[in-house]
Amino acid sequence: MGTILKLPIIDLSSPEKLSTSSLIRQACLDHGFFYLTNHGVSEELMEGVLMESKKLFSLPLDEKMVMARRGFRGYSPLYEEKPHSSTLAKGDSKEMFTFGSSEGVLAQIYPNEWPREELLPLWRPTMECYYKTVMDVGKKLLGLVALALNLEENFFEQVGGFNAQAAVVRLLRYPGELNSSGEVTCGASAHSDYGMITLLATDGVPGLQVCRDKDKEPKVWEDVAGVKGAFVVNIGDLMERWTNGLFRSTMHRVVSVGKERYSVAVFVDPDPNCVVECLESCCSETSPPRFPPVRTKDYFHERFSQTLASYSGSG
Ligand SMILES: O=C(O)CCC(=O)C(=O)O
Ligand SMILES: [Fe+2]
Repeated sequence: MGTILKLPIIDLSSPEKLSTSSLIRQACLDHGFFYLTNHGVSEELMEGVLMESKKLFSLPLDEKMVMARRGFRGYSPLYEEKPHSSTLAKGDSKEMFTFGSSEGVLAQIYPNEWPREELLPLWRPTMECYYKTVMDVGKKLLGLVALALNLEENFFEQVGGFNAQAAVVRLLRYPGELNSSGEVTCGASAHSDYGMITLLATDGVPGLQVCRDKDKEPKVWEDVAGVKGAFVVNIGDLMERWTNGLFRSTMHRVVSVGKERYSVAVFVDPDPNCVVECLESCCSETSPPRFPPVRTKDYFHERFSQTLASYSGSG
C-alpha cells in the first residue's frame, strides 16, 4: 500500500450552510473526494446493509444467477465488468448486486431483482430503508453542491439532476485474491464514476485508492482509509461535465490486500432524461464549454456498453 491521502471532512449536520458549501467546493476542486460525517444514516443501518449483503453473496451461485443482471439491475458474477484500463484478461475480481427504487416509472422499466423472502427475510426491507435514507442524504448534499456553484439550493432537483428514484445502489464483494506474480490485483480497475455523486460505505478493509493526476506516468496511487460511520463521497463524470471540468471526477480503483472486502456504493445519478450541459457559472470567454450537452441515458448507454459484457441497455 502507498501513502494515505488525507481527505477533507464535511459535516452534513452543520447549520452553517454557506461555509459547508465552500468547504465542499474546495474539496471538489482539489480532490473530487471527501468524507461525509453526521449524515443521518445510523451505523446500525449501515451495518445491517453490509450484513445482508454478505448473506446475499454467500448464497450458492445458481441461487444468485436466478437474479442475474438484465440491463442495469441484478446480480453480476465475478469478472463480469471489464473497464478499458483493466489489465486482467478476465475482468475485475468482484461480484456485485445492483438495485434501485421500487417506486416510479424507472422501477417498471428496470425491475428490481430480490432474493427469495424465505432465504433472506430481512433483505428487502433493509435495502429499501437504506435506499430511502441515503436519498435524503443525497438531496441535502446536492443542495450544498448547488450552493457551492453559486446556484439556487434546489437547482439539481429543478433540472432533473436529482430524482429520488433514479439512483442505484451497488453492493460489492471483493474476494481479495492475490496474484502470485506479485502484480497488483484489481477488484475494481482504474475508473471514474459516470454519474453525479457517489456515496460509499465500506466494511473498513482497505483497498480503495485514488490517482489525482490521471495524465502523470507512472501513475501515483494514494490510499483512501475508511472512516467508521462516514461516507466516502466522490464526484462523477456528469458532475465534472456540468461544472465544465471545475469539479473533478477523480480516477480510482480497488486493489486486493489479500482480504475479503465488502462495500456499498450509492450512485446519485440524474433522471435518464436530464440533459447535462456546462453551467454558465463555470464557463467564461477564457474557459469556454469543454463538453457538448448530453442526455443522461445516452451517456450512460455509451459508457456501460464499453465496460459490461452482455449489456443490452434495457430492463
Ligand atoms: O468498493 C469501493 O471501495 C469502490 C467501488 C467503486 O469505485 C465503484 O463501484 O464505482
Ligand atoms: Fe467508482
